[in-house]
Amino acid sequence: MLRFLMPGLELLRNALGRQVRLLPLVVILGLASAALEGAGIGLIIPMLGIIAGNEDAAGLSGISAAFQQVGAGLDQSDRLLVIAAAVLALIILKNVLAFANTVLTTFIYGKASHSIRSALSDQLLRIGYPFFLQQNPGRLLNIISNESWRASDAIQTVLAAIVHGSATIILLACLLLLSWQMTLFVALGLVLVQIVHAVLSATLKAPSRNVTSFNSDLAARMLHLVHAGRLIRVFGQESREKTAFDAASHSVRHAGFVLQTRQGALPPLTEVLHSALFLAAVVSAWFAGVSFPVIVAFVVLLYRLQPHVRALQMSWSQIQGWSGSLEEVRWLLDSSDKPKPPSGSKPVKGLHSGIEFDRVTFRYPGSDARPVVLRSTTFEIASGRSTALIGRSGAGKTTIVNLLCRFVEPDEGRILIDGVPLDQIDPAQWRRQIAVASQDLELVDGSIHENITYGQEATVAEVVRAAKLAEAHGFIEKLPQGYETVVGYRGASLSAGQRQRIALARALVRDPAILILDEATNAVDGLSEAAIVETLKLRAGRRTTIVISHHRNTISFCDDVVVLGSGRVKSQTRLAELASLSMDQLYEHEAPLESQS
Ligand SMILES: Nc1ncnc2c1ncn2[C@@H]1O[C@H](COP(=O)(O)OP(=O)(O)OP(=O)(O)O)[C@@H](O)[C@H]1O
Repeated sequence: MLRFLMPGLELLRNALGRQVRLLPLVVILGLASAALEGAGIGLIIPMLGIIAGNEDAAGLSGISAAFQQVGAGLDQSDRLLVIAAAVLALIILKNVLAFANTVLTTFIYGKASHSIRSALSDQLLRIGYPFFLQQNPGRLLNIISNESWRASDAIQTVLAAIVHGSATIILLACLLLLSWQMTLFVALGLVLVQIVHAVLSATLKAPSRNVTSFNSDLAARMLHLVHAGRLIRVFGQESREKTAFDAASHSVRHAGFVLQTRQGALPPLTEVLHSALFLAAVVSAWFAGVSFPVIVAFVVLLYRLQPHVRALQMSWSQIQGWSGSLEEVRWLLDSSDKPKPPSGSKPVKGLHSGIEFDRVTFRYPGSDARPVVLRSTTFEIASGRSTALIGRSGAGKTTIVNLLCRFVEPDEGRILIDGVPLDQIDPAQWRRQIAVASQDLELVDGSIHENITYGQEATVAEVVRAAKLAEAHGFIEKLPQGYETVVGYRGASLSAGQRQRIALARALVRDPAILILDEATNAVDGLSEAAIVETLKLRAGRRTTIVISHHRNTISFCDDVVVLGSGRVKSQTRLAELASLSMDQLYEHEAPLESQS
């Protein structure tokens, strides 16, 4: 029931984590400060009695009569001063406790919001890679940058609601002690107001989901403007992009306006209803003959109660208004409907005999109509040799790299590493055996040194050696800051060829058992590429290298070649046997499996 009433309750519970233990303290501090406030207000009764010259306890009962007796032995002026001092002391103490509660709730809020952000980053790092192939990056960006903050705000609102709820309970108890009849009247009225409020709050859920959904679209547009800056300018699409962006922004504005106006109607409405209720309570008390000091104390208590009740109701409507955000954050944190990360526990160290693709069939996750990329594909990559993986664009070469790195898993068939199925091998250990240099793998926003050592501790000498092997040392040395040059977002301050050479150095510094080059040098000039090919030859016989390229020169040093086409292996042989063939002829080369050496 509670889960139905409060979307994201489970999320809030998880975010609070160990801080849940502090919630009783929040309640106790809230109750204590409200009790002190109630006592202070109760002391108004004898003060008014003294001021009005009416110290008779007749007509008073229960707590009112008890308050009337405070300082009974003292003379008039001393008694007034003592009671006034007591009221001031109670007010000071109440505010000290209220401040302590603010510090405590701020502490809990900070911890809980950190825990939400940390859980989101943890989930994004752990989740199976196919998730990123299917999801809209704008949605993910929106959850991390917007919705997570709203989820944090919801926690703050819940904490504030606990404090206001405690105050409401105590002040209602004080009212009850003053006059149970008037309190019953007020309590029933408050229940009716709450029902009206809850019905209206429930209408906030749909606009809240709209805001979330339009925010995701807007975040996607923002990402597009940032990433496609060159494309947009080259094709002169500024005005079209502006129109599309403004439309997305307008949708967010409109959805936000609908949500906020509905939310905004609730406070004035409840204030009017509360005022009418409280006035009705006071008028009825007068007709019922309740004494003047009690009515005044009751009115002051009601006056103090009203903001707490209103804050409670506002908390309720705010949480309804954030239900879309809470649902989004909860969706991302929920692992049950997300691709699992690769599993396996068998240890692996190096590559001894080789890699075997055994009748591997694969389609990318998505709709049922997705095409088969690899169809019962069988080939071998021998250890210590260099294998060229070639085929026309879209043949499935990068997909093979994705399968080898276990970003995706085969639908059918097996990949064997030295005879052991890859899905039984510890994925983290396996990835440590591999280094990939690819046109798709970006540089990180840091120095050249940080980029080369990303994922691998290395001495300065090792970094320089890797940079020399990748033909990068020459241009790095000429930069004013050398290896400390900051490359900018995705290496924006470097040329494409320079970026590729740094990415290659990053792969080489690992000195991996298996080096995968996926179009890793296609932007490098011919001379540099020739030198890189010489470097790669040095690995021959020692380490395994897989080279994907459309350039004949780049694969020239390879021992073996696997030709892919139409989702299958067309040929696997020694490259030397096809030395006379051009790249186009290689793409068309077919050899029945049994004749492949
Ligand atoms: N994330 C993805 N989701 C769905 N289909 C994909 C995805 N990535 C690639 N494909 C499809 O898989 C097929 C093989 O793509 P892949 O990138 O492996 O080809 P490739 O041989 O490396 O091509 P190229 O030489 O152009 O880099 C293509 O038809 C492509 O459309």
